Amino acid sequence: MITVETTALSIQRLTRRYGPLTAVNEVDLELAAGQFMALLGPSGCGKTTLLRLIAGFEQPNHGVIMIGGRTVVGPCGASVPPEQRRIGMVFQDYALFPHLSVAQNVAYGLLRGPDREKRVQELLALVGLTGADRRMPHELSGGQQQRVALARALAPRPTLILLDEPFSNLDAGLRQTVRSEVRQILRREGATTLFVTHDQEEALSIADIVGVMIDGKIVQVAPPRELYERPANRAVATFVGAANFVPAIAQGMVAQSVLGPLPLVQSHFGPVSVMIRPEMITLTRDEESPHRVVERNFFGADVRYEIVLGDGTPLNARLAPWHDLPIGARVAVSVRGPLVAFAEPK
Ligand SMILES: Nc1ncnc2c1ncn2[C@@H]1O[C@H](COP(=O)(O)OP(=O)(O)OP(=O)(O)O)[C@@H](O)[C@H]1O
Repeated sequence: MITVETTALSIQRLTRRYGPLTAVNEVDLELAAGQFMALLGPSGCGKTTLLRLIAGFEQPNHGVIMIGGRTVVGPCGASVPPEQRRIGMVFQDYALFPHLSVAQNVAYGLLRGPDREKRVQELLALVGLTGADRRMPHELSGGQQQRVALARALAPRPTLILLDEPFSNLDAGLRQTVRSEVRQILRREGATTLFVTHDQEEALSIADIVGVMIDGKIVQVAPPRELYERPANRAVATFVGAANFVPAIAQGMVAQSVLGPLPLVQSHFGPVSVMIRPEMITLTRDEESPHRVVERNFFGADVRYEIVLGDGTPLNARLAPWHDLPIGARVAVSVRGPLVAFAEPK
């Protein structure tokens, strides 16, 4: 079988400035048809601005945006209006029309005709709301409203779905269920999705691919596991999960540190910071060890230990709850490698 991968979204050198501030800085981004990409970054890094540029609610200073192979923002500033970009959007606040029923909300973007009712029923079935046609938005729970908003966005079969922090108004328990439901619905519909979030766990758990944005720039695009295990730099490493950095001197594939020789994933020479995720660490009681436990916090599923290494470097470890090391205990530290290292300026 031959599969042809088409590009649903292609962005080149996209830039948006607000006075002296560059909110989106020379961004290049590609999204293949059917992919689900999370755009992850700290508050104020430019995620929403990027989404608004793609949707056409903002105009860039320069750059090119192509959606489904069609140029919607051209190199000379020519711009296709939002309603002609074949985009579906779901925002944080659901934004359903309060005076329209569920079915009317879903039908909103569809042309009148014999297929309209059929498509509405198809979408209601897809989002698990068959029979809710006549209900009004205020009669629905937050999760149900979010599913109606998604059905409405998907109804006209857009080339691209944009989701801006769609789960942030839901409480923690509901949030997990709704996001996995939404993910399944989008997968069944084969929709191409760009999903903005500042929640790294959310991005890692539901996306096919994650783009990390920091200070207006996309700094890394990778599948979740690769992003977590091989972050491109220290900023990504600390934003995507917790990370310890242990100073060491690299000699090829091994770095010498206060923890002894540490195996590396890639050859380095000279001063480096070795990244160690808290769950890669094992601690065992050892009265001769120079490393000691200075704090511990019980979380139920695991326990977080704060260690001070012999040279004063702090280290966080997360261990299964049956480990019971008291504050003050001397511990031997072993680390599951190989590990990523970042060169330190000399
Ligand atoms: N209309 C505007 N005028 C001036 N500055 C703006 C405007 N819109 C956004 N900014 C600034 O651009 C930067 C990026 O904002 P943006 O809303 O895109 O970030 P974000 O990553 O989506 O943040 P959050 O997660 O908090 O929503 C911020 O410093 C913001 O203050």
